[in-house]
Amino acid sequence: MTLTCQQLLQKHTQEWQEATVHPFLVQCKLGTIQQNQFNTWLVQDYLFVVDFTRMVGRILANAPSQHFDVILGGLVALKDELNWFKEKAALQKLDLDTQKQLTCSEYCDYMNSLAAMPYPVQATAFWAIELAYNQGWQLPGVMPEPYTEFADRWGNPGFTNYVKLLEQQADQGLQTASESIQHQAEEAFLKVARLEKDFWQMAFNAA
Ligand SMILES: Cc1ncc(CN)c(N)n1
Repeated sequence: MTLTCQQLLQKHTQEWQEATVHPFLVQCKLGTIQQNQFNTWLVQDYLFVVDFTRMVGRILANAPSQHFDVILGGLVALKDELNWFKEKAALQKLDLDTQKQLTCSEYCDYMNSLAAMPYPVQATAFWAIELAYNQGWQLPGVMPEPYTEFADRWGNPGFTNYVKLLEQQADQGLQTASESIQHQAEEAFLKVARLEKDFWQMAFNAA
């Protein structure tokens, strides 16, 4: 039987809920998140996005050419996102030339390790990583300033549409994948869910 992204979400609702609903996001919505918590997230997420961009570049190298359009669009958006992070950090006088915290390092190491995995596994992880932020920032609803633009960056309808296209590409890859590769894709989904949960907690712990 063929595995799909929707099946993964249905089978692992608890893990996915923990990846996308966290006190960090609830407190952004309430406006009660502490500056130190938010700034920790900002710097560590910039460091994450640097390695995420490298991962997407490697996925492009493995993808069938029919998938280039969506992935190249994602890379263009990441160029903008990296510059946006730098602007936000400069406004808060945050040093981006900082060490990764352990959780951020673990997540980046995992993204690097995906290089050795088959394309359907990479495409599933790519979709899950983007969906986690799309849903995570969207679920609490409209956020107050200064968090509005952060929630909007990953929660906006254009980003939702991009994530749907990533889902279609991952499903296409999974359609012809062996059972063993489908199993690896499921493991990748669960790993992303756990790392997302830990990433929110890492920033939250900075209180
Ligand atoms: C931890 C994390 N996960 C996902 C995303 C969305 N690219 C992000 N910026 N940071």
